[in-house]
Amino acid sequence: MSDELLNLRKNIDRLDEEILARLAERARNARRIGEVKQGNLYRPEREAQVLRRLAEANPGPLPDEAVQRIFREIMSACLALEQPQRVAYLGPAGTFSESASRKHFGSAASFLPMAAIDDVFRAVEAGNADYGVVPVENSTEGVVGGTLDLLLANPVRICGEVKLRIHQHLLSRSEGIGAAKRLYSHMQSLAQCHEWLNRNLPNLPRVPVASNAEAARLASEDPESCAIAGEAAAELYGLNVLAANIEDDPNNTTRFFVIGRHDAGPSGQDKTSIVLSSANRPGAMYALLEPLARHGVDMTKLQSRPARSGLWEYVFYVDFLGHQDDPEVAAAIAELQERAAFVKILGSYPAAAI
Ligand SMILES: O=C(O)C(=O)C[C@]1(C(=O)O)C=C[C@@H](O)C=C1
Repeated sequence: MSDELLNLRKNIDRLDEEILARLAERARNARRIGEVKQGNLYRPEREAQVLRRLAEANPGPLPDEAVQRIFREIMSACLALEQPQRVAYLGPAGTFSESASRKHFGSAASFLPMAAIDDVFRAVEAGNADYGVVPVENSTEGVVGGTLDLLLANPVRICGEVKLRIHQHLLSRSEGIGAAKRLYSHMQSLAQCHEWLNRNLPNLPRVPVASNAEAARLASEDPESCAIAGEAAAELYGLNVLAANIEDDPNNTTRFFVIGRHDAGPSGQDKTSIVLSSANRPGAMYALLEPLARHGVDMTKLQSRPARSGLWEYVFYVDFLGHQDDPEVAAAIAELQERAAFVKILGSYPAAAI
């Protein structure tokens, strides 16, 4: 081994020891915070502030996202010393919902796969899980209507958002695609890889199944099958990646909400989600949203859904920047409450930090 290599490795050993000693000190502080803190131990607003501050202070050469992921894990381990969090998500294990849950809570939380989105809501409401992670929209497929309906009907609060880049891979137990007789995947993933499949595997029968993780499980049991799924499912079922990132849109992203039983405090870069209904007459929608514009509140999303109350009646899901405790947001919401037939504040939460 060259002298230079030896010296560099010696430096790294010394630095690792310094990092370890600092980590221990950080963990002792976090544990003490857990003892003196009143109420909820998990503080999404504080975690978002820590991650944003570190990205700003990052001197390189590590990219901001790498630094943030490392510190996400550090906070996850520190919080687990205070109290491990139980996080329910739309299962089975290996789905993108699980990846989103791990991205947000780090790997020291315990993760509980649920069979359906309403089971995630029920687990949180009943206290069988501290938090839940549910998909709300995909950049190519649009909104997840079931999640929006459950947010309206359920008392849980939105306390975070996660954005996950969705990368789809062609997976198999075999080393090559030659012997494959069928391809399993969730319908949405087949749609997201439609052009790639038409170009590369036009004659392979496509079989839709309940989830990508289920597709990977089936492919793991049969060398004549392959699957389209994400990296988590590939690892879980020990499959070979025959082709990586085969989604047609390279920016394919899914947005998830974190739901809980408590509100998140202001972090300085927040969003608020509300749902409201208006009278069915001309200009009613404009009248409802006008207070947002007047108070300088930036609307980021407007989505209508059929109200379950009557034919051709709608409720509107509105997202805007700011926290409900910010004065201009509070003033706009107060006016909306006077004008609308119905308003429910679904929650204020830190905008996704990673
Ligand atoms: O600041 C706190 O309240 C902490 O508990 C510490 C800490 C952290 O490790 O930085 C851990 C968990 C919380 O969710 C937020 C931050």
